[in-house]
Amino acid sequence: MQIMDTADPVFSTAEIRDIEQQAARLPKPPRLMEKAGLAAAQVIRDQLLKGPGHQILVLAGPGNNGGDAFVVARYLQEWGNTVTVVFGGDGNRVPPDAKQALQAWFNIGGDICAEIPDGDRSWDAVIDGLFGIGLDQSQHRPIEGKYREWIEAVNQMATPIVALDIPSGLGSDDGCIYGIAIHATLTITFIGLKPGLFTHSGPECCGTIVLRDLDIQLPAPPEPHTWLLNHKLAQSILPPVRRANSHKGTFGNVAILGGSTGMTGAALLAGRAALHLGAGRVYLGLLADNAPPVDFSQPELMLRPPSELFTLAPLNCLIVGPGLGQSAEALPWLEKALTSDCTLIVDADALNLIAQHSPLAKKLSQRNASTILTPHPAEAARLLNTGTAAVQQNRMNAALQIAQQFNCYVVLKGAGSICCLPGGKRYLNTSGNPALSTAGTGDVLAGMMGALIAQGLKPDQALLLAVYLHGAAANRWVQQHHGMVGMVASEVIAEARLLLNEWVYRNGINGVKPLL
Ligand SMILES: NC(=O)C1=CN([C@@H]2O[C@H](COP(=O)(O)OP(=O)(O)OC[C@H]3O[C@@H](n4cnc5c(N)ncnc54)[C@H](O)[C@@H]3O)[C@@H](O)[C@H]2O)[C@@H](O)CC1
Ligand SMILES: [K+]
Repeated sequence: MQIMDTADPVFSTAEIRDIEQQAARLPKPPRLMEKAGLAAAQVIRDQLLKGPGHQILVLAGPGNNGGDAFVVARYLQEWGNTVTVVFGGDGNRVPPDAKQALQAWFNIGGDICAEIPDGDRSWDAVIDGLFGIGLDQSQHRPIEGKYREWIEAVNQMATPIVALDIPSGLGSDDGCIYGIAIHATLTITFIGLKPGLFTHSGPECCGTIVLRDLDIQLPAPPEPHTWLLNHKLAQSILPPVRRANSHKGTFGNVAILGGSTGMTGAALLAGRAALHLGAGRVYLGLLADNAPPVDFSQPELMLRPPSELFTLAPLNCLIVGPGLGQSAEALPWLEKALTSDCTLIVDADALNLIAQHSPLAKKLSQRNASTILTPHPAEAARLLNTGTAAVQQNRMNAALQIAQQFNCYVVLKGAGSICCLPGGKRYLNTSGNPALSTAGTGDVLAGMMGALIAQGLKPDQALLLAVYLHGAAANRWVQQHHGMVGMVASEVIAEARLLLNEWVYRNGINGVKPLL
């Protein structure tokens, strides 16, 4: 099983610029702005307007994103709509392509306004062409003045907003909001997908994302380093259907080390997730003084003193951290876990302890077997010795730094989770929703990952599939409950089990024969 090589690539702003520049050097350079504007106008016509006669408001900014907007305005006007263009730049100072596009708009009798027209005018759609990938992300310069006012005004309208390339104000590399950002219904992005569309504030600002690659044929296109973790990719890394001739040993052993006093629930949740996602045997080593000898509502879990975990038959995966706490008592157990020779998942307080104790960090980076780290942004910040805001300002980079610093597989959790492999390949998750923002969902994710490793998936496959499945399970719950309030972590386990079965057995369940 290989992670598919037809996964959807995601490109940084620098890589998109490289593609644009290479295209400009081709013997017959494509007219990219014209192509982008036409492609966007077609999507708007076919997917949103569904016919002529509409009132359209187009916001055009001072750069080439504004140029795209002039092209869209021209096509929508020619196709029988009434288009009002509000332009924020200086016609003499716009870049050459945008200047041509503005002229072409004038040539069909188009006009420009300096402000959004007042009054009771209602619009059928707003087109956002204020800022694209040229938004200044290096200086964290916020959008101010009239652009800010315009974005505020259109965000308050109950009108569909279509963002060209990326919602204005959203950083294409980091998904940060630079002062204010368009909240789009539809984002039509050009040339390639950008990380900012999928992480941090991206999912909130973009609405539905449509890619128009503009069919650029380059002799040496840039090698992608980042891909989308979507349904298509997840389906390529499923465990196989179960062989008839199997037993519990076939599906592996998972052990979980954690569950200090007051936090046993976290380890139990991870254990239940591992069990329900298909691990053959699940052991828990609970640190709590008053640890229960059995989980009466899940008696299949084998509760042992922590020391016994290390004397068990070969483990396929050890999960350390759920409910571990940060006490002095937890330290030697974590140290022991770090020297284990099976795949290790390090979660929650185990990450915090590693951040505080450099000998542990050293042990982690020197491990021979694979390790998966599952930090949320605050845990990532501790590992990198920085603040949570700094991590969130550049999530892509934070995930990469952790993977490189500790030579590990990493998932940086939060909206648009980022998975990073030790070699630096990154995957942006597209599943999940805010219903997951509740205690215990991280423990469940760790348990799910452990189960997939126990069933034979490699660490990269288990990481990606568990992250996608976890989000997809929450999405399914939200659909069934008509909202995002009140999902609990245990429910994620149930939904994930259902989905995994549906995916693995989508071609039917062979081997279960009708009674003779
Ligand atoms: N260059 C090309 O070949 C193509 C570019 N295209 C479009 O062009 C866009 C990129 O164009 P540009 O590089 O001109 O950049 P943008 O049009 O995205 O923005 C650049 C302008 O915004 C200003 N600016 C940046 N940050 C600001 C802030 N915080 N507040 C106020 N003003 C700010 C800059 O001074 C500059 O005038 C893409 O996103 C895409 O929409 C497409 O037409 C496809 C082809
Ligand atoms: K835009």
